[in-house]
Amino acid sequence: MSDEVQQYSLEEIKVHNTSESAWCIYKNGVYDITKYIDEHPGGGEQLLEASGGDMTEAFDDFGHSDNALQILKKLKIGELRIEDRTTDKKTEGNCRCRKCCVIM
Ligand code: HEM
Repeated sequence: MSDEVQQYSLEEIKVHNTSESAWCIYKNGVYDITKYIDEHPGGGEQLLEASGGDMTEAFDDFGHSDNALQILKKLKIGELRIEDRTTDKKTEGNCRCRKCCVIM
């Protein structure tokens, strides 16, 4: 069995932008937030708007609590594939990206 983290492309993530299936990217991690839409204290609309894309800024700009981050972490399904990552966003913990993690 492989313990490699599932990698998703931006194209794959983009189509998951409805209440039937809502995925989002947070710091290069990919999250299936479908089940959380109805539970979000800030409303489902906010989540739906951010789904299908990167919601790192929207999430951080609000200044969510550690609890919110814990909820998010539990919804993780994989990571954005390395080719689609941008330089300024590191995944939490173990980023293996060659763009943002300069190998000295
Ligand atoms: C899946 C991702 C998200 C999770 C797990 C999440 C979780 C939470 C939680 C637990 C709270 C309660 C306060 C706190 O603990 O910080 C909250 C409040 C809030 N969130 Fe999120 N959030 C997410 C994404 C977003 C996004 C993308 C936005 C949009 C811009 C947003 C906007 C807000 C707002 C405005 C509140 C305040 C609601 C109020 O107190 O009236 N959230 N969120």
